[in-house]
Amino acid sequence: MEKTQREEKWNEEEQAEVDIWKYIFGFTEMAVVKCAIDLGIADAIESHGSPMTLSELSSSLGCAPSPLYRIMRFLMHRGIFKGKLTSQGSPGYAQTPLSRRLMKHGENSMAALILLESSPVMLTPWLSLSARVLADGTSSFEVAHGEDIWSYSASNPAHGQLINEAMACDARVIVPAMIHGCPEVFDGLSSLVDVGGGNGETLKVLVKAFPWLRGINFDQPHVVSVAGVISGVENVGGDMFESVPKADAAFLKWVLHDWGDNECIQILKKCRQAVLENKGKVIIVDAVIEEAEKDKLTDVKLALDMAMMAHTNKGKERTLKEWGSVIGEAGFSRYTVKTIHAVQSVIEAFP
Ligand SMILES: C[S@@+](CC[C@H](N)C(=O)[O-])C[C@H]1O[C@@H](n2cnc3c(N)ncnc32)[C@H](O)[C@@H]1O
Repeated sequence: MEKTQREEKWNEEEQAEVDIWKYIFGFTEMAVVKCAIDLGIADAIESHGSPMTLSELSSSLGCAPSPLYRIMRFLMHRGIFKGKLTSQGSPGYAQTPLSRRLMKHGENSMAALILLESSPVMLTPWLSLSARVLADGTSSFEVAHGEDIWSYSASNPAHGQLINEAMACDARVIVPAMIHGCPEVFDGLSSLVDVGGGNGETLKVLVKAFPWLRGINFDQPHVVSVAGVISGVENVGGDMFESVPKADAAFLKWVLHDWGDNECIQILKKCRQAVLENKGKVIIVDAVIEEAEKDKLTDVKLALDMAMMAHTNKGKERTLKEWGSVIGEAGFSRYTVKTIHAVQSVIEAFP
């Protein structure tokens, strides 16, 4: 072996020796971040309004300084919080854009999504992923909980609420990104049905931005029965596999990725029947996996695909070619794709 080849092999070995620990303790990041949300660390620093010392933070949270110090050391090392001197010149903890996303409320909060994904109900199916791969078609979620995620949520309202809150926090981030990045998608629309709209947060943001828009929040009856009242939005319960309320356009955010191709085609056909033949369209907000070029969100999209494998029966993230295929099979004549500042892209499918 040439010297450079030997060196390269040695460097790879050395790197592997370090990298393997990422996987041994891969869960730690999620667990510590969940701990920070449960304790309300970001909320406490935010309401303090300036950097907090360890003793200020521990007395505000009602916990002992020593374990909190270790949690904060970990989170600072990951760049989630940062060190900053207080006005008295003592070492303190300060917020970063990332830690603000751990606040329980606030416009960029992603806490509800972290609390959903780190819940025991969502974590258990991950542990039988290999069985899911070996017996393709056997859902990890069903093996863990005896029914699919939507039936489980119907019979366990607390889990249903975790899902609705998680989806709402994503909506509060991604819908403004859409309004900013491609407002023309809503041009000429006077009514919009949000299919699988959850607790109606998406339409709440949309009707506020476009007050002339009449929103129909369509979801399973047990979901809309607990959705709040939103001015300009009507809650309608039903089954998207049977029929979808009529509107100028239908909106599907993070719905189709929960389903296999045949189910997507059925849902899209129902949406196609619901919208106007000449000026109607179906707006799909879901990830598009790039086949050639990778972007900075490719890792997230591939992780989301794994989550679909763990949590749904046949759901998956799709490449543009795969999207084209289900949209075409559902009878749409053409579609366009818009990239926005988010994990999801915006696909418009025209009858
Ligand atoms: C992943 S959530 C997405 C929620 C929302 N679109 C969002 O992204 O904020 C999927 C939604 O599909 C709804 N859903 C599942 N099966 C449905 C059905 N057969 N008919 C209508 N909605 C359904 C669920 O209740 C859930 O609210």
